Amino acid sequence: MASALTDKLSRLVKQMRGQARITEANVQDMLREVRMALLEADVALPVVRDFIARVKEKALGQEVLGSLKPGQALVGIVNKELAATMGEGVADINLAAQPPAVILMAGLQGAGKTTTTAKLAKHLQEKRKKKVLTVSGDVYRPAAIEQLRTVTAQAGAEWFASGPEQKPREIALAALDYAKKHFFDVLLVDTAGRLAIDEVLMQEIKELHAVLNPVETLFVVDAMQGQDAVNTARAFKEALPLTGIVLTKLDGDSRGGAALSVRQITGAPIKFAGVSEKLDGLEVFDAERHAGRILGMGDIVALVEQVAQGVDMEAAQKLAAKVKSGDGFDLNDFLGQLQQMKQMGGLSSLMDKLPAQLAAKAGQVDMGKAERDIRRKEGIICSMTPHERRRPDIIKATRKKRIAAGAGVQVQEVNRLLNEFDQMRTMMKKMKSGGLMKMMKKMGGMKGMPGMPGMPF
Ligand SMILES: Nc1nc2c(ncn2[C@@H]2O[C@H](COP(=O)(O)OP(=O)(O)OP(=O)(O)O)[C@@H](O)[C@H]2O)c(=O)[nH]1
Repeated sequence: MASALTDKLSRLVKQMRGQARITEANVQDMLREVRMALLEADVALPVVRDFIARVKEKALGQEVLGSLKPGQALVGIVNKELAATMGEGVADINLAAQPPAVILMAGLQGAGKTTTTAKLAKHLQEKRKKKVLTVSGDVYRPAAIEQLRTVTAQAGAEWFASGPEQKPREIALAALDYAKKHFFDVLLVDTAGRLAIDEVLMQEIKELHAVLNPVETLFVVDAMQGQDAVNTARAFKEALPLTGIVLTKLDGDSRGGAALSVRQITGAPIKFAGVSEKLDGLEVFDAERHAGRILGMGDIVALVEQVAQGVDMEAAQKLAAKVKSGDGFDLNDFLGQLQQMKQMGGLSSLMDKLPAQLAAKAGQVDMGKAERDIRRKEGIICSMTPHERRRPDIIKATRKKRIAAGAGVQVQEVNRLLNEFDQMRTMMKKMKSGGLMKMMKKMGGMKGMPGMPGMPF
């Protein structure tokens, strides 16, 4: 689905080539695709309408400067507006209150409140060095109280006992009193959830809010909830002065459109994202990255530009011609490719701009290690004489030792590089004419974009 959208947008970007500004006529098709993308990402319809209207207003008549085409500029506007709507920058937990700072967790059953409570306890203890107490106000399900006890212990925080025979208000007051007497910095209050919004539940949580006077009232919402997120968010907003949102289960398949809906309906900032069931699976919400996820295409404009600037297409063409004419591919070419990768801003910076789905795949690769590997390879080649670079087959064992010492690596690494180079040269010799450029384009990975140089490993 995401790549289909990317293809469509790339096609439209091409169609809009040569037009100097965004106009009513050329923007229609593009906005239709964006609208579809948002609906497919499960953003609620009224929110989509509103959003599209805002983007249109911002885009119309805008001059398209520099090398950007109107289509690319529009994608940029959409991305920016999405990120702005979901809240720019980061918003950590506010603890500015007379201790204990109370944090009230609200949300439907199964949204991930209990898990998030423990994740927050861990975050506040480890990152902000706070002494944290948790308590469950869920008097309807003893299992929920037990669950909080278990996960709180895993988080290394303290849990305050409560029981199904108590009233939530009683529990809250007792926990508050205990937290004060024992000098806790933070009291995290987990609450009962229901499968759907329920008047009794809303009354109860309102009462808890009044008793506790929390500094943060966090609305926990499942990113997979889709269109329903709007109704849930509206009901909680009407009942409580929400101060923040935690979007859970972002590690799932959903494109996370709920973020946009919930943010727009409640007006509260999205503070955290839950990205796994584990207690360290809590991240500070990154609106820009999430905008890319919703559109399913990463920061394509930036990627297009970065790649276009970094790749010396002329050098790539020369290389292709060389292979084609049978002149051979030597270690200087190999070095050139390594340097081009560096020019493009490094692997990790490219990674940040990939569409979510691709980034997840690429994320399995250790980028830091890959970058160090590139630097080591560069060091080895630079320790060789120009003649050795052209004819690596003449390098004898004694020279290998010297080269390794010059690059500050083990001899095995020199051997590994020479083997890799050998394999690559064999592969290139086999390639039919024009194959290299095709391969480069393929490795660029996205239609409508200039190809990236073939990665030499
Ligand atoms: N993959 C993933 N699973 C999560 C995340 N957060 C919570 N879960 C899972 O979602 C399920 C429900 O989470 P709970 O924390 O029990 O939800 P709750 O809102 O407290 O539910 P009640 O206690 O029943 O009201 C559990 O299986 C969690 O492990 C997340 O960020 N990612």
